[in-house]
Order: sequence, then C-alpha cells, then structure tokens
Amino acid sequence: MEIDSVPVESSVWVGRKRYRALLSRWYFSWTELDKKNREKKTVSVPIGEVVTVAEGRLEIQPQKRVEDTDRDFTLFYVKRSSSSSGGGGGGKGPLWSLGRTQFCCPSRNLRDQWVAQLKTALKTHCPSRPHRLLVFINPYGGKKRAKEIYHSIAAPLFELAGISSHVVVTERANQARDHILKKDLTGFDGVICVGGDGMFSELLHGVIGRTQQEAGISEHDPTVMLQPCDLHIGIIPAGSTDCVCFATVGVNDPVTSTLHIIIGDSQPLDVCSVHHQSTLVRYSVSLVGYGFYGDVLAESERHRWMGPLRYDYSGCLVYLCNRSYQGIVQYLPADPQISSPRDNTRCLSGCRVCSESTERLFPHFDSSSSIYSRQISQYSNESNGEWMSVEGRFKCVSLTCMSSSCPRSPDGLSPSAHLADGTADLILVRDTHPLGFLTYLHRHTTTQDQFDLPFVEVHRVKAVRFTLPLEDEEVCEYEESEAQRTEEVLGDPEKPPVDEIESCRDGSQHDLAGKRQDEPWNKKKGRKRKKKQDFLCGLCCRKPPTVSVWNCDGEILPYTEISCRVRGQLVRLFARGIEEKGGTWKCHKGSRNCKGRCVLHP
Ligand SMILES: CCCCCCCCCCCCC/C=C/[C@@H](O)[C@H](COP(=O)(O)O)NC(=O)CCCCCCCCCCCCCCC
Ligand SMILES: Nc1ncnc2c1ncn2[C@@H]1O[C@H](COP(=O)(O)OP(=O)(O)O)[C@@H](O)[C@H]1O
Ligand SMILES: [Ca+2]
Repeated sequence: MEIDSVPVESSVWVGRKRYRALLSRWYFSWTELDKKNREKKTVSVPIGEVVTVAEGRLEIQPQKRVEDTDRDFTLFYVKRSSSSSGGGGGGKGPLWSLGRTQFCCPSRNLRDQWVAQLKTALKTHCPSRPHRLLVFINPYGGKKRAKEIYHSIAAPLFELAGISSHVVVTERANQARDHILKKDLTGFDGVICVGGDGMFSELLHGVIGRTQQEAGISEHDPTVMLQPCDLHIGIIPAGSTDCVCFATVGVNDPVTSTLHIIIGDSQPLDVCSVHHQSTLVRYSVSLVGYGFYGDVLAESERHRWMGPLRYDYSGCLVYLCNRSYQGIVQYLPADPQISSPRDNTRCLSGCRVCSESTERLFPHFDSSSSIYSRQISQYSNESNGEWMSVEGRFKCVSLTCMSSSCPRSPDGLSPSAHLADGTADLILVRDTHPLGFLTYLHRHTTTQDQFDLPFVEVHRVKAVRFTLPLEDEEVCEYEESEAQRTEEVLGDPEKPPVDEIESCRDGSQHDLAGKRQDEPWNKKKGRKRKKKQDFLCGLCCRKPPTVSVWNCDGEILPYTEISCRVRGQLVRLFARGIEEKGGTWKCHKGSRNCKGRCVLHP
C-alpha cells in the first residue's frame, strides 16, 4: 500500500472472504479473490457516495453499536435498489439505502492508513457537503408523521455523517419562511424541510427573498434578473403530494432524500415568479393552475382532516361539477430549436438540455471557480420574442416549471418538462364534454399521451399572462373590486401580508385562519358587492361561478389576473434529478411516436 498517492491497494477480508481493496481517484472498490488469486465479483463505490468511514465495527441499526477492534474499519455508502422492489417510494428513480461493509485488514497500521486515506479522499473530492443544517419540521403536514420521520430516519443518518443540525418544529404557517428571512443564518450550509410542497414553498420564499434582500434587488419587477440562491434547500418528504421531492429525486422516500442531502448533491431548479400588476404575489416550482386544479385545492381546504386523500375526494366533487372558465392566455414561447414539451425526452440526472441552458442563462458564469458564484446581468434578455394569445373557455390552465410528477401521476403534468432549462410548460385544456376531460385526467396515471387530445394544447414558454375577457359585465365588476382590493391589501400595513390572504370566488378575502379580511374596508368604501356566492359553498350553488382561483403550489392566490415569469435555475436543491434505472426505462409514451428519438429508448 502506498500513502499519499493514488491508487492505494491492499488485501482485506470481508467476513471469511478475501478481497483486494483499491482506492483510485474517484472510486473505492473491493474485488473478491479465490484461493488462486483469481478475481471474482467487484463492488465499486464512488467516493462522492461514501457517507462515512469509521474505525472498528460500527452498526447504527437497529441501534448504534461500536466494537473497537483494531484491524477493522466500517464503510457506509449509498446503496441502490429498485423502487418497485418494495420499501415504499413507489417512484421512477431507484430507492437509496445505507450500505455498510466491514473490512478486516492484515494489521492495525494498515487499517489506520485505510481510514486516513478514505477520509482524505472524502475531504478532497466532496468539498460541497453540508456540515451544519437548519431543519424545519411541519408537525401537521401529510399524515402528521414529520417529527417521527425526522427523528427516527434522518437524524441518525446526519449524526453518522457528522452533520450537526438546528431543528425548528413549526408552530404556525409561515414561521419557517420568516425565520429564513429574518434570523442570522451564519454557519448554515443548507435549509431542510420535513413536510410537503407547502412547507417547501415556505423555504423557497425565505431563501429567494433573503438572497434578493442581501443583493439589494427588488422582487417585484418581472423584468429584473433575480440573484440565484446559493443556500441549498433539502426536502425530506412528509406531506400530501410531495411533488417537488418526487420530481427532483424520483421517489418519495425519507432515507433516499437524507442521503442526497448528506452527500451534498446539487440540483438547480427553475422557479416561476407570479405577479399581479407589477407586484410579486408568490413563487412556484410545480403547479400554477387555474380552473380544475384551483377548484380542487379550494375545495380540499375544507377537508384537510382527510389528509392526503382530500385531493382525491375534492377532485371527484369538482369533476362532477363539470365547470369551465373564460380567459385570455398570452405567452412568450421558448426557443423551439432547444426542446419541446412533446419531444418525448425526459429530464434525467445530468440532463443535457438543462446543462446547456446554464450557459444561456448565465453567460458570465465562471465554471473554473470552485465556489458557485453566478454573475448576473441586471436585466434579462429572456423577455425577447413575440407574445402569442389564446382566448376561450378552459377546463384548466396549468403552468409548470418541471414535470410535476408525483405518486398520483408518475409521469406528471408535463412528462418532458425540464427541471432547470429556464422554461415552463403551459397546458391549455379547452372546455370539452365530461368524458373527454376524464380521459385527459386519466392519462396522467397511464403511459398514454395526455397532450394527444383535440381539446388540449401545450407550449414551452418563458412567460405567461392571464386576463379575464371584459365582455361580461359581472366580470368587469369583479375585476374592479379586485383592483380595489389589491390597492388596499398592499397599501395597508395593518393587513396581513398578501400571501396570508385567500380570496373566495365571491370576492371576499380570508386570512389563513379563515378570518374575513375584506369586509370592513369594502363596507367603508361602500362598494357594490357581487351577489354572495361563497367559494366554499360554491359546489352547491345553482349558478356556476364565472371565475375560478389560481392554485400556486398548493396555495390559493388572491388574484385572478396574473403574469408569470420563469426564473431559470434560481434555487438549488440537495438532489440530482431522476436517475435512470439501468435499462428498465422505456420510452415514456410507448414506442409508437418515439421512433427511437427518446433518450430513454432502451
Ligand atoms: C382519474 C384520475 C385522475 C388523476 C389525475 C391526477 C393529476 C395529478 C396532477 C398532479 C399535479 C401535482 C402538482 C403539485 C401540486 C402541489 O404543489 C400541491 C400542494 O401539495 P401539498 O399538499 O403536498 O403541499 N398539490 C395540489 O395542489 C394537489 C393537486 C392534486 C390534484 C389531484 C386531483 C385528483 C383528481 C382526481 C379526479 C378524479 C375524477 C374522477 C371522476 C369520477
Ligand atoms: N405549525 C404549523 N401549523 C399550521 N400550518 C403550518 C405549520 N407549519 C407549516 N404550516 C403550513 O401548512 C401547510 C401545509 O404543509 P405541508 O407540509 O405542505 O403539508 P401538506 O402536504 O399535507 O399540505 C403549508 O402551507 C405550511 O405553510
Ligand atoms: Ca423548466
């Protein structure tokens, strides 16, 4: 064995079998040898996927046990298994688990050398691993198991990897966002949420807001380039839909996600900023949806007690209402030469389309710098191009920066969307008969192409605007009162922040606790109110409502007329995109349309 130079090699024993262990620049591997020194099976672990190395015989499951034998060392690393082979997750990517192998060396000296060499390799090759994390747990998310998931699964793994964490169990909505916006974050290498998409959204708003504050950039101007965020976000899934985790990791599994955090994986993510009259309303990474998805969310809030099932229950109710809504959708198309939502490709780990987008999005990016400092020009040239316009009656209008795959829809809302290409997919589902819409919805759960329907169109876009047609008097009146509300909400410091207010279809507004926020000042102004048609009892009203609400990553937006801008690679997650399962992937929509062009074609 040689020290301080690679490769390093020696004989070791694993159980009763003899192996040759080899540490090369990027891998640690061990090859079984037979009695005649012939090589048999080799196991190879990338240094980047080694969790830790420890002297002696160490176990952490079912409980921690250390046996300090002086010729042994234990290696912990990432091990993959198929997500369909049990263990939960139920996804597209492989499930990760903690691999553990105990090696016995010929001498104590050699053991010490192996441990030292492996630790040096980890330090040298994995400089971006987190050392200290700020963890937010939402005890009420999903099936209310977040605390248990964190303490029984994630915390022991962090401890094993030598990562320290400061844990905040939230006591109210928006606590995590406010903490990130206001508290001292010195020394933290990342923020973690244990919860669902709503909880992730809080961290997203905190991290983006904080970064812009520090850079002195206004978040409200849709034409100004925002500063990309260096503080990574990790998601340990414990929510209802967990779409962001599923679409960036490939499975909803707390062990897999914790291991991605430990090894410091980094996945850039597009974010959509949603504005109303040049004021930032919210950010979104998965779904900005009007019509069906807005109605499902609004209805589901009444049934929170059902947990994740509330979406299926509300989905059925809203489907049976068979509603559609008028609207004008304008969009700025993305470059069709680069990619298209119907090109049958998939955004997988190391995606070429996303990597090439980095250069386009950050032309001044210095890839030689070890610190990821992306310079930005103040104004984006991404707003160039000709706006297109579509007017009509829609069952739903959806905008998604990524595929938005989740266990309910393993291919997602837009299966060929990219995580980090600076574009979003706009899906317009025109009014159709109930069976047609059911076919569209059902195709989200199968491999059939949901865009191959005459009433559906999909566009890859950089920006979108949604307005209501002004022909309907009632709508005019609604809009007028909405504009008034905008002014009042934004201008009055006594009112809760915009994102803590929900608007109902009758134009009334409620804070997150359900308290009405609009009555005093609407009355004060003596405005004529629309006939009462409370959103929450809308399902049983005789006259169907003329406007729906926007669902923005699981939050109801307080405005109907909005504009959206895609902010390419604005944040980074502790993830690496969906890993291809060796050879088991098939063209995602069957081979009929694919003709071998699909990158996943076996
Ligand atoms: C007939 C089966 C139809 C299945 C249709 C599945 C469509 C799934 C699209 C999923 C998009 C997910 C986008 C993610 C949104 C989340 O950010 C967000 C927040 O998540 P959180 O609560 O974890 O914080 N989640 C949501 O807004 C939930 C949207 C879920 C919509 C599911 C709708 C189920 C519809 C069932 C319709 C059944 C019709 C049956 C008629 C007899
Ligand atoms: N302690 C808390 N009490 C009430 N609401 C909270 C708390 N912590 C977070 N929230 C809010 O709960 C909402 C749902 O949380 P999430 O973790 O996404 O669960 P789910 O996936 O079930 O919706 C989020 O919008 C978040 O802002
Ligand atoms: Ca995208």
